[in-house]
Amino acid sequence: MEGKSDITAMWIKKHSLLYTGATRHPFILNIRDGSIDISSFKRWLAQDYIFVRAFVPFIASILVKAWKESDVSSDIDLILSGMAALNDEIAWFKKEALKWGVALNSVVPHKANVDYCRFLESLMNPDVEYTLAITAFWAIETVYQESFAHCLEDGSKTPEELKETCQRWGNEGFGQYCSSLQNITNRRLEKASDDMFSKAEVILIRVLEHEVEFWNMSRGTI
Ligand SMILES: Cc1ncc(CN)c(N)n1
Repeated sequence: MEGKSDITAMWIKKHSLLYTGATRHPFILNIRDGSIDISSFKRWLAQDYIFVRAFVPFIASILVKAWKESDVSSDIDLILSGMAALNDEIAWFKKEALKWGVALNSVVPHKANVDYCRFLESLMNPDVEYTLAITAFWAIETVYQESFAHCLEDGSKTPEELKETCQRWGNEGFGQYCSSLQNITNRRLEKASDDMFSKAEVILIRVLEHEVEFWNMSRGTI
């Protein structure tokens, strides 16, 4: 529920054009309307596998930051559950790649992916505060949740063979996990200094921009 302390919801409204660009990208709309080009889907699959592998140390770095900086112990439990889910996710990518005939070991990372992974790496630095890293974490997961959930809504014509992919991030449990990440982010932002607050907003914008570029790359438009 949106309240005075729901800073993230306020930012989503403020940056709604960019947020919609990231969560209602043509790549997603084409899955939803059934017109997706399977070569785009395979490109996404291969590139996202590389991204997800880089996401593991990113989450590990947030776990360390939470351990050092958070005064709420349940933060660790949630981040750890995200880490465990990534273990399943990596196994799923391997299985899915086999199904689609995508050779994961010979994938060359695209520039958009390299740039996004570098951005993750910059946030892994021990000097980057927990509040900033968790803002990025929440935004990264939420873009996928909102995007893939849209492909499962009533009226969608998502091809049968892509429904499992959409379920992976579009399911209700993943939605609740994103809400929990959002609650942590809001809690941290409520107490943040003006400087930290501004930095966190910039991080949200950067995540949304990287996500748009990632979809563009998957579609083959860049
Ligand atoms: C690019 C991207 N963004 C987000 C996610 C969701 N973990 C992902 N797998 N890939």
